[in-house]
Amino acid sequence: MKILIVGTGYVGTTTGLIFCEMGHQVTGLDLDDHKLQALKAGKLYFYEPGLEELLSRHVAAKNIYFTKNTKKAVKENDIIFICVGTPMETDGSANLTYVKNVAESIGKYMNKSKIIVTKSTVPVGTAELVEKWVSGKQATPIRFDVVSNPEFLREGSALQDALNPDRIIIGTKSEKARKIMKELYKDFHCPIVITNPKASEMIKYAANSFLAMKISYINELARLCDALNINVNEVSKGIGLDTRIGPQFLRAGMGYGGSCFPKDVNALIQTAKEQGKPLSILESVVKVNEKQPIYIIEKIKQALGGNLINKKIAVLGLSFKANTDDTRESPSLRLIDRLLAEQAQVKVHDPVVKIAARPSLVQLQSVEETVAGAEALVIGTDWDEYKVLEWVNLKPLMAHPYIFDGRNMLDKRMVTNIGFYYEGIANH
Ligand SMILES: NC(=O)c1ccc[n+]([C@@H]2O[C@H](COP(=O)([O-])OP(=O)(O)OC[C@H]3O[C@@H](n4cnc5c(N)ncnc54)[C@H](O)[C@@H]3O)[C@@H](O)[C@H]2O)c1
Ligand SMILES: O=c1ccn([C@@H]2O[C@H](COP(=O)(O)OP(=O)(O)O[C@H]3O[C@H](CO)[C@@H](O)[C@H](O)[C@H]3O)[C@@H](O)[C@H]2O)c(=O)[nH]1
Repeated sequence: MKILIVGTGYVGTTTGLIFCEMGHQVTGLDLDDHKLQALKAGKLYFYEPGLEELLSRHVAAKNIYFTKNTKKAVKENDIIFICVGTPMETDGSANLTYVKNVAESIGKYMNKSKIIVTKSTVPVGTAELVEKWVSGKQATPIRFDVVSNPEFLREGSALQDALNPDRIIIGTKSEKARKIMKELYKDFHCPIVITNPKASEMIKYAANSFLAMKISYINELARLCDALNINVNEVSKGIGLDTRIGPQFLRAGMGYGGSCFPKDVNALIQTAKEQGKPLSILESVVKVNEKQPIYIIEKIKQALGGNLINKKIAVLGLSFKANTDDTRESPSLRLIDRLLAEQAQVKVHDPVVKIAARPSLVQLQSVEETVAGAEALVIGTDWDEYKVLEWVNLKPLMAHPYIFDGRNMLDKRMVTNIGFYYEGIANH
């Protein structure tokens, strides 16, 4: 099948390459010249393990080509996947401008029947809007079918997630589209849930919100565990072994970040408000999450005598989680903003992310330079390489051997044996 992917970001690029692997011919459409230039050369412009190898292979084999020619791309392809961003508005709702632009272009340039699939995360009712936007731009009516097919991949493991999904959700009212979508996904060994577009759209938000809820639950519980001198990791393990609860997304830390959970939880809250059915549980999930990076700041302040004025703090990790260069809604960046607001002098390190220097903020190449002279060190992102640092060599470089582990990732016994003062999130 000839597939068009509109929006070659994290989701679009991964999805396109997965379809190449399944033997389809793929076109990647984007409007960003810088991204297109890299992709055409078989180079990934973002950090995602394993993906570049696939990209260079399929570009070389001409299984995928990239373009910014919307008209030609729409005309030439039968199935169109919308993978553009749906960022958060100031009121928390999802901004559908990019989806609308794409839908209108499809309507304008459509020359024959198409299947239009929304992979972007969009609020309940968007499939109906897409239908309206497409038909509103058609010069003469041409049949098309709309499908909601949300994506569940995670950054950092996008390839593995997209190749081995837990399930595939297909929401459509069209029998023809249903058949084509099932054919498209025939080589995937997972349950395929066929439903209507609204339920499909809700499944995506409900899944992300549920996972965010698990994280806020364990983070708030961690604060109580701290007060009671209990190791929250043991609690996570103990409850996670109950198959009704499950072990995943129970790692206490600095709160959830990224381009999805914060915006998607807020968008669902907004949908619920519009319906007059507020989701008070999710409103609490957001509140707990907002406080979590500040929680560790309070610990640092306490250890350093009550304030952070001119205190030298080293922060290891900038991305919202390990194995990605994405810093959208990164808890580590929120922590850094707060440290700067409290007038600390901050030095930072990250294996892949580069940020611009600001007054009192400098990024260093090595961990050694970053921690030199620091009065406290904070683990902001759970990069594996921080786990295996030679802590014994880092300690003499620091002014105070204080570690604040925002990700509960270090072996507490090991670092305290070396002589560090260690505090995690209820990591007793
Ligand atoms: N990032 C993830 O892990 C993830 C996972 C599942 C779902 N999602 C959802 O998927 C969607 C895309 O997310 P992303 O992280 O890949 O976004 P992204 O910002 O990385 O990529 C979106 C791309 O769309 C392009 N674009 C915008 N308007 C366009 C147009 N009119 N024509 C062609 N290209 C256009 C942009 O230039 C950009 O390259 C969002 O709705 C997101 O919530 C993201
Ligand atoms: O036990 C945990 C698990 C995760 N996190 C944090 O939660 C955030 C999100 O992590 P993760 O879900 O691994 O990353 P994303 O790439 O944002 O993926 C989520 O968002 C995507 C976009 O919608 C979905 O497709 C995925 O299924 C969903 O997991 C990160 O800040 C993590 O550090 C924790 O604090 N504790």
